[in-house]
Amino acid sequence: MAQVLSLHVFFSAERHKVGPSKPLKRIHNPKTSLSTHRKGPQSPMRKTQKLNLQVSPHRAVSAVRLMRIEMGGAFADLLNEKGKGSGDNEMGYVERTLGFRTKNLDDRDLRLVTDIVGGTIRWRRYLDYLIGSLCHDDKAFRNMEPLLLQILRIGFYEIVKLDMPSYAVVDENVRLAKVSLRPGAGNMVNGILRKLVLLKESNSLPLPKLEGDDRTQARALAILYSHPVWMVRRWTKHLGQEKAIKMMAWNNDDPSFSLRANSGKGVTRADLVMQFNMLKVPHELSLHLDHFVRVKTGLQSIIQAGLLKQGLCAVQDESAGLIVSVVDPQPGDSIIDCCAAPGGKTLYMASQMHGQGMLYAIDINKGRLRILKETAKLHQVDGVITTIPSDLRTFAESCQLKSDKVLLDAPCSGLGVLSKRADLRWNRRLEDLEELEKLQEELLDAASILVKPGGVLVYSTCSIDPEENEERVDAFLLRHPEFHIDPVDRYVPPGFVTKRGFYSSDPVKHSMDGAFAARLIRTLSLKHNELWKYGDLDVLGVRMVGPLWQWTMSNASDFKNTSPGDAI
Ligand SMILES: C[S@@+](CC[C@H](N)C(=O)[O-])C[C@H]1O[C@@H](n2cnc3c(N)ncnc32)[C@H](O)[C@@H]1O
Repeated sequence: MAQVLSLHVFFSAERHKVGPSKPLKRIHNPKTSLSTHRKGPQSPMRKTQKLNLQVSPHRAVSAVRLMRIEMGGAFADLLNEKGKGSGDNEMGYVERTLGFRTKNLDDRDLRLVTDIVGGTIRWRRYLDYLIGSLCHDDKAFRNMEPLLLQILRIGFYEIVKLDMPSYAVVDENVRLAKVSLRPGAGNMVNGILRKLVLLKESNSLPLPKLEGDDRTQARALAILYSHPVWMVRRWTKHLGQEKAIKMMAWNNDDPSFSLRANSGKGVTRADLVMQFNMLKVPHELSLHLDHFVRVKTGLQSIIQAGLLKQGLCAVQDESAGLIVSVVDPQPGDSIIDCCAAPGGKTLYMASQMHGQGMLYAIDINKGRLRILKETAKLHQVDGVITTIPSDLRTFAESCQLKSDKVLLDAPCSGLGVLSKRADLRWNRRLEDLEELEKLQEELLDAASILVKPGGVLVYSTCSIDPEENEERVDAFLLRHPEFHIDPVDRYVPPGFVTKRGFYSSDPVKHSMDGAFAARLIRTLSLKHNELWKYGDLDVLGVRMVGPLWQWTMSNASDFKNTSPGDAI
């Protein structure tokens, strides 16, 4: 309902903003619309239901979903079922936004919606550059109505990137604009799309030139590969231009997915493969993880067959699975998962504990933690999971819980998962990274309190950005010399181990999401001179703070009789 409300608020705000151009108007063709004259959403007698059989359902749903995503009301969720966006009935949104329903989406329509929505979002900057170039002036583009812009983006994407037959694309998008806006909007779509078709056929699409200083080149690359300029500049700086281009090309490609056979329920990878064969879903076995299978297409069939709903498997990227390998969970372990929800790694770790031990799953987000709890039941691994809804920073300050293995899968920019999260690149700002770095440091400090002497702290992200990864670890080690790096080469294949012993997956090199993990061991014994550095420390599991710490340092004979450099 909030989303519906926000649509209305948005539309009225846009109307004022657009000024001279015509307001969003819903025109219904009496020949194509069947009205049952129902009034209001509650009573069947009051509900308006106009069925439009001429507008293609996937196009109407795509345009409305794109508007909702841009306004923050829906995610470009590539995994959703039955064409429903964020769990709501998408056709309801179509009706409320466009003023009519279309016939229901069939399987082909569903695939088209996924392709068109994902692709249009990814290529947004590039498509807008083309649309802007073909509008008669810049103002016309900047003031364009939101729905009209989405219809044009869809048409441009279909013609330029999907190579769909142009006559059908022009015809259908013109019809959608006419029916959902007004005849004039249809004429405009017709004019611009026809111009585009001519330019494409003569191989003369307008493109920015890759020349000039760094900034100008970054702007051109940002259009050509459809990414924010700040990301292009950052990646060019960290990776070099060639690798940055490859990274952007990877993000623009159709994502592949991995599924993990749920051993918690006794499902093996062979069982999963048998199911995929029955569903005729092409797949490949993971080269790195025993329980994982990769699929490029056919995920919708897997979802519709109910394999996820029955808890037989989970969608999990191999890059995330390898972070669990770095933690190395074993039966009987006590593990604290500090930022656990919605539980991808918790559930995989739990499945490896074979019902023995305990996994404490902490998260600040109660709703997401509830999802974790429900999924744990479904996956039959709930016996080893205790959920703790809490802010890790306050929890760590006040609790006695300590563990040999602590995972901090920190909130991060998600710059390693842009191929799956089509909309994420447009929602991230450079300032977000600075805020996140501060939070990552606070959470690392808090998580470190929960590690027993000799125990391990795994810090991980789904980012490829050194400032969220290596640089956060280095800053942490400076603040906490009681920790040192434990190289991950015993836990993951050599191709994933960096020179400094961290785990890093590279989308371009490994064809999976980008992720990072560092294994940090808490020293069993500290040198005298190192001890003096701390005003507040856990020694052999006892929290030393304030007066107790000061008393210990000045009175305990063990400490008094040592000299700098001695181990104690
Ligand atoms: C990257 S996600 C974790 C993903 C999870 N480990 C998985 O594999 O599914 C980061 C999580 O950190 C949680 N978070 C953010 N700030 C937190 C805090 N101060 N204390 C505890 N959890 C926090 C968020 O709610 C979010 O669920």
